[in-house]
Amino acid sequence: MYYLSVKKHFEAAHFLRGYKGKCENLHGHRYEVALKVRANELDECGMGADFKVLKTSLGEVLQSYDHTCLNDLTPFDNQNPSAENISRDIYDKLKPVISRMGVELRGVEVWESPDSSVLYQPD
Ligand SMILES: Nc1nc2c(c(=O)[nH]1)N=C([C@H](O)[C@H](O)COP(=O)(O)OP(=O)(O)OP(=O)(O)O)CN2
Ligand SMILES: [Zn+2]
Repeated sequence: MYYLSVKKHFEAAHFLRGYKGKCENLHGHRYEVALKVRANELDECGMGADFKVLKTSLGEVLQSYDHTCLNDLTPFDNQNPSAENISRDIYDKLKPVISRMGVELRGVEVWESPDSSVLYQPD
């Protein structure tokens, strides 16, 4: 089994509704996002999946968040743009795209800062 990972980032503002503390105020993050993929076999180039193709797919999803206020976007107009909800939203959008490549999406990790992240990995 081969476990591949690629990382990209986006910049966005958000605020957490109902949060008691500074994060209830509008503020920004440089979000780092990693997608984790499992490949059972290698192609003729010795790759489970091309990093370049994986990064393009991740970038296409992250583009819709970049330089926005996340709270203005669906589904974050209805649920808080926490790292938990962001990682699940990215996972749900990427799942069918990654499946078509013949590999399995195993998880999405979102860092709000260098020391805080959430890994979304459905059972
Ligand atoms: N489980 C989660 N906890 C928190 C989230 C989250 O998405 N999931 N988000 C926040 C806020 O977005 C906040 O901006 C980050 O909080 P925090 O790490 O406390 O803030 P700093 O980066 O400024 O770190 P300091 O250690 O306070 O300097 C909060 N919690
Ligand atoms: Zn925040």
